[in-house]
Amino acid sequence: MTKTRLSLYDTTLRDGQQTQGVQFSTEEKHAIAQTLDQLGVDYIEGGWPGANPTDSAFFDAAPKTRATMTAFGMTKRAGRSAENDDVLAAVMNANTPAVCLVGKTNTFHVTEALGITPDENLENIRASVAHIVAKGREALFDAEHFFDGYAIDPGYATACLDAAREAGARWLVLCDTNGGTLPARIAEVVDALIAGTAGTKAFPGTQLGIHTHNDTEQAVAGSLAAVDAGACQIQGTLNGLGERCGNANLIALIPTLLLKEPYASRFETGVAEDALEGLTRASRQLDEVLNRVPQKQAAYVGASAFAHKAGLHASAIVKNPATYEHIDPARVGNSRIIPMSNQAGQSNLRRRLTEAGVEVEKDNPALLRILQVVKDREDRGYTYDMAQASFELLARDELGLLSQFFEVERYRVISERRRNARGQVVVESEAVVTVQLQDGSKRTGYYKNEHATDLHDDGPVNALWQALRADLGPLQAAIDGIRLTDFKVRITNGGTEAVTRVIIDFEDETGRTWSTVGVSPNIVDASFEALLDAINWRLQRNGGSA
Ligand SMILES: CC(=O)SCCNC(=O)CCNC(=O)[C@H](O)C(C)(C)COP(=O)(O)OP(=O)(O)OC[C@H]1O[C@@H](n2cnc3c(N)ncnc32)[C@H](O)[C@@H]1OP(=O)(O)O
Ligand SMILES: CC(=O)C(=O)O
Repeated sequence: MTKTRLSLYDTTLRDGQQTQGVQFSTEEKHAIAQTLDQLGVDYIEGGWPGANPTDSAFFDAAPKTRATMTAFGMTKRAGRSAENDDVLAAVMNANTPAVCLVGKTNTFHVTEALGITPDENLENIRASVAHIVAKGREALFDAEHFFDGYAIDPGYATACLDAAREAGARWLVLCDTNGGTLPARIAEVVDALIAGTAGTKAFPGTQLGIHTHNDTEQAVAGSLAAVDAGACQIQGTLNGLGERCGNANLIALIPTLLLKEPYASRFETGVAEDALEGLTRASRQLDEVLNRVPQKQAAYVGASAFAHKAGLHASAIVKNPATYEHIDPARVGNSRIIPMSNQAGQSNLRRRLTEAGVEVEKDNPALLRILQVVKDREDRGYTYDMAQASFELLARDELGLLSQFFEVERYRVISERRRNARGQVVVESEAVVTVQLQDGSKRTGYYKNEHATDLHDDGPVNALWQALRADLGPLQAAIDGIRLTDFKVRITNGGTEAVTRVIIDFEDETGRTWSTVGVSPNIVDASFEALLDAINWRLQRNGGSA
């Protein structure tokens, strides 16, 4: 059977940025675009050029992608030509090969929101799309509020689609803008459009796209319903980011289309099998950018998506993973977790330790202890998914393989905000750390950014880091090249109390990277724990020498 090609259109950088609390920097947009390109989507909607400086800067140096880079905008306003509409001009000036314009298709919105006549709106759609096509670009038309408009006046909603089609739009994208249309209704409307029973001419499925919102938690189901009925483009976002409750989640849709029937047999997409293995990484990368905790129960890519906790599940999984898994987690770059206190949990743990260069024989009682410590600590707010170095230290400790290179006797950190003699606000931090080395000698490291030309220093955590690494005597050479590359803070639950969790990423002069975690009600102390783990991990790995 010949497969139908489905087009995947990503709008993470535009509709995703309409999520409350999300504001990508230009650099972040570039990184996300690269990830999307590697994944194999067909279109990347980079934003709305001219609407804000970040989006404009993104298009000023748009990344070279295999996917078609697309600028988003709206149809021209009434009373001016497409050539003279400044908002449309900014969109066109981004010089992207494709342009997607949102336009009204619901008479209620035409009269209420735009305050123009339905005919004027039809002309705005027609002229705007024709303008894009005349400039040699591919035109997409996002039919805003299409399903609601269709319910009120199907003739007018389809006339809007027709105006865009007549003007040369490649894709007519049916938007469930308010997210209230259920999948069965979406299928019914798409069916009618393709069959030509909707009041006007028939629209081929190869020209129809679907853009759903998740206001009833059915954006993915709505997209699949449209595809079932014949639509050939799906618009969505990574992790379902988007206005209000979000958009259709491509991270759930892509593996469904590739791995599940009837989609796998009927359709093909631009996502290759090996790119699918990058899906979990792509999802986590976005969470990293947003400083969000990855949603554990996210379909396919969540840390719990293939976690088998119940005893019956875990024991069967060891015999054959297919017993409790709908797909092999490796296909989407995820992995199986069998948590805690059973034989399978130990196998899992031994694998993690081997990766860290620590070989432990089967049935070593320390394995159970490590599992218990991990469980207790995670209950107190720690997380070891992202802090492999701290996990390794914990495991080494339980196994009696942890070398004690030094002990911290005390630290002290002061941050001060004051006015200097010129009346300017100055913020300064200083820290002192005293350690005892193995030979009993004491060392004290001190740091204050005395030579700062700026009026604000890098804060108490940086001062502590500099003081901790300022004087470790003979151990100094082993830690000199360590650099702190990222610092993430989160308030989380430790038992019944809110605590601060800090995760810090490090890199050394060889490019090796590692991450550590610290937890405390006190943010400075949580940070100190993570800093200390970083130095200890490096010393364990290097045996205390450079
Ligand atoms: C369904 C969606 O998600 S569509 C995407 C929505 N995204 C955004 O709005 C984010 C980016 N938007 C912006 O930065 C701004 O709204 C801009 C720069 C585009 C426009 O800003 P402003 O000129 O200040 O207009 P403002 O945002 O107040 O209002 C939008 C105007 O566009 C008009 N408009 C809205 N949709 C359309 C359309 N499809 N075609 C033509 N005009 C439209 C409105 O009637 C309103 O005009 P009015 O000011 O004469 O009443
Ligand atoms: C265009 C768009 O984002 C919507 O109608 O939801």
